[in-house]
Amino acid sequence: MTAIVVAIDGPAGSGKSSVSKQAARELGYAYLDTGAAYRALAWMLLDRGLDAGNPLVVVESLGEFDFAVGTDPDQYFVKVGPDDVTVAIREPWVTSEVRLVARLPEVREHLMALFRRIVVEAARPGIVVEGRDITTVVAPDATARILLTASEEVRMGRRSKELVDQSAAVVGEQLRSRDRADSRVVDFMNAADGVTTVDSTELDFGQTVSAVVDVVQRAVLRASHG
Ligand SMILES: Nc1ncnc2c1ncn2[C@@H]1O[C@H](COP(=O)(O)OP(=O)(O)OP(=O)(O)O)[C@@H](O)[C@H]1O
Ligand SMILES: Nc1ccn([C@@H]2O[C@H](COP(=O)(O)O)[C@@H](O)[C@H]2O)c(=O)n1
Repeated sequence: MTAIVVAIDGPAGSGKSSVSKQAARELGYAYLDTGAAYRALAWMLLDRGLDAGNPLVVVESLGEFDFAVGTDPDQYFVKVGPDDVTVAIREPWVTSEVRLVARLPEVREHLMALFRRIVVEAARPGIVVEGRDITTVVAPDATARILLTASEEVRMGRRSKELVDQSAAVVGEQLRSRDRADSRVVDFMNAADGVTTVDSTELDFGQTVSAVVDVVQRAVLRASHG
């Protein structure tokens, strides 16, 4: 049973995966990327030529969704059945469809149960879980709860640097439109009660990781003092 749970939410491009993974390494914790499960489900539907926009088809496919994710921050992988989809799920054709599966309550319930099982089974003293609804729905009782954010302009700039073959305008519109769609399902723009905001607009990567680790260490200390 994993004792310490660190919940991190935030908008697209706020640094959730990269910062959470590095913070997990520094803390000696496991790392769970929940967005990978939504992406992998969208990938499976598209790969099979199924209509991700049809809720009945999506819900029916959950029974066959054989998902596996690496929780060691140094051995990250994502698999659907025998297929390693670690890279494929980041492709733009998956990113643009994932909202279709993420909006369905049946999908969210199914994946939430899966995430909670992974958290319980992680073989480390703690686990950093990142996504959109971790601080509020998946792990509202987490030891540390963080909203990781940065201005839209800065997030777009960082994403643009990764996607050099796409124009900044296209990258920016994709990021905004994904946040708009996702915000209709869960609120990851505002910190819920008891959630600490880490705003990385003015911080470099290392400073952001340190800020997150600091919040976690303080929360762990508070929890150990009862
Ligand atoms: N504080 C920072 N300073 C500079 N670059 C950063 C910082 N935080 C994150 N980055 C960079 O920003 C980019 C986006 O980060 P990342 O992919 O981790 O975001 P994300 O929130 O997981 O995005 P998405 O939700 O779209 O998957 C990456 O290139 C990452 O290295
Ligand atoms: N807790 C979560 C995590 C993700 N989503 C949906 O998945 C998409 C991909 O997530 P990334 O973190 O990899 O960008 C995201 O746009 C959401 O649609 C979610 O709903 N809840």
